[in-house]
Amino acid sequence: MQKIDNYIDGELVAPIDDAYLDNVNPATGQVYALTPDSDQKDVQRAVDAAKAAFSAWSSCGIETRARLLDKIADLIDENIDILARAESIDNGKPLSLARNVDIPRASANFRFYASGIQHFASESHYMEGLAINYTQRTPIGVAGCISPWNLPLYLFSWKIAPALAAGNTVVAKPTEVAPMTAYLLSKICIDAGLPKGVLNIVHGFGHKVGQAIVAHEDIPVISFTGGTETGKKIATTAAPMFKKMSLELGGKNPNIIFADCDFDEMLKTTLRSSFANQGQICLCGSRIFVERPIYEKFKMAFVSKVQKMKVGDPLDEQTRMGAVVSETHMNKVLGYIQLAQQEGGTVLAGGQRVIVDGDCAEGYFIAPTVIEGLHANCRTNQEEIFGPVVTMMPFDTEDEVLQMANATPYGLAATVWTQDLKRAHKFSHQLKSAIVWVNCWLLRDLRTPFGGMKQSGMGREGGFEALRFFTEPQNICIKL
Ligand SMILES: NC(=O)C1=CN([C@@H]2O[C@H](COP(=O)(O)OP(=O)(O)OC[C@H]3O[C@@H](n4cnc5c(N)ncnc54)[C@H](O)[C@@H]3O)[C@@H](O)[C@H]2O)C=CC1
Ligand SMILES: O=C(O)/C=C/C=C(\O)C(=O)O
Repeated sequence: MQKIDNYIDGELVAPIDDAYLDNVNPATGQVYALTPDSDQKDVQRAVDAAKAAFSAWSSCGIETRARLLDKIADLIDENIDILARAESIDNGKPLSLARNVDIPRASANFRFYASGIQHFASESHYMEGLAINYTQRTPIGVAGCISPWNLPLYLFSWKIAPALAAGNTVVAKPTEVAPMTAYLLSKICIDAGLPKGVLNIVHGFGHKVGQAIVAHEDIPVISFTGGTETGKKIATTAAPMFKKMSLELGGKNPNIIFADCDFDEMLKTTLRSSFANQGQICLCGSRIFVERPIYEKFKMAFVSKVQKMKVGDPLDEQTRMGAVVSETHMNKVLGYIQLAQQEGGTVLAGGQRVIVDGDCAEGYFIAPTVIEGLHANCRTNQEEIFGPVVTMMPFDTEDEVLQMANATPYGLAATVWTQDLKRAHKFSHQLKSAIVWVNCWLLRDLRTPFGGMKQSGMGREGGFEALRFFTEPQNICIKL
């Protein structure tokens, strides 16, 4: 069986204790590879390598760093079919999604920051006739990057690329649930000629490898994407050590549909914002609020389309919905569907596990599920389900829907559908969401600040925000 290696000091190496975890294909339920079950000792090796590499990497010049990041992006593009297939098998997502979204975005992340670092400028502040201040931004040191399973290579590279571009060296931990493309990336980095120790990838559990990274005294900066509960644990360890932290956490995002929207465009996009990647994107619009005059029309049209969505083998080109990432996660999502019914909800579509014929008979498939009749404050409407489950609620006024939309502990993303420009501006501004999409969803411009308010996170990634995060500002004041 294939064994994944750690990538430390430029080499592919087995974990020190030679211990491994099963890597399961969620579409078949079968173990198909082994992942290192690394621990603190492997993290220490990675930190030693990253520290040794820092001086040369941070001073080699931005053109050299940019050239290497571009080379990595080129190699990702050249290997798109291998990477997309690996991502689909490892995660359960449709192959078409991996090929059209995940892998192109991974190469775009490297290319974007190869260019971004060359346009990143320091500020200067002139004190009339008295002094000039300039702010230098220098790389911090060894950065810790920890990423989740829902968009494995997409989010892993979204952290690593700006950290490296800014001149840091990196100790990174991909998800243990879908680690294969991070492993393939380590081979790509070797082929690209990335100097040894600049990027180190340590595989394994969060409570072992992740915790060892977060607690390590020589890693002063941590970038994490994942669940809010894990974010709290990380902050508990890192805050007393005064580490810089960027936490991109969960969401319970409202999708607010006004009666004056472009109905067809809204319907098409709402299918995507509800169920893309089996609903396992922190930005999915899991609470759908529909203005009462079009509630019944929307319900009929939406449910009919959802019932036609093909759930099946992720490697089949026709598949729109693949498997959810693991058996544990499937059971969690099914548990929420049960809870919704106990809370008084009516299941309009889906609501159960799907058994797919053939090789996928043991896979973790859930029918896309639509539920109505729930109160906005119930647990189903307050907690992140992170699966193919949405709820629908009617509303009558802007004030009412604004109150419901904002009434969760989360504040990540919102979508608003209206053709009234004035309302679009005013209403968006009042939403307690760090990202608002009007008449679209997941339309990404990598230059924009990305992150969450409230329990959806701390700090922002994307564009120059990430380069600011991964550098230390120093102000130098020169008296004239
Ligand atoms: N971006 C998002 O919004 C995501 C949200 N989630 C939510 O979180 C729930 C739990 O999913 P999990 O797979 O458990 O995600 P998680 O948040 O535990 O995992 C994310 C990453 O953090 C690592 N990790 C776990 N514990 C850690 C610790 N103590 N210290 C450092 N790193 C640690 C994991 O190994 C993984 O690489 C999901 O059901 C979903 O609701 C999960 C993944 C992504
Ligand atoms: O940067 C993006 O386009 C998407 C990010 C998505 C997540 O962070 C997530 O689902 O966890």
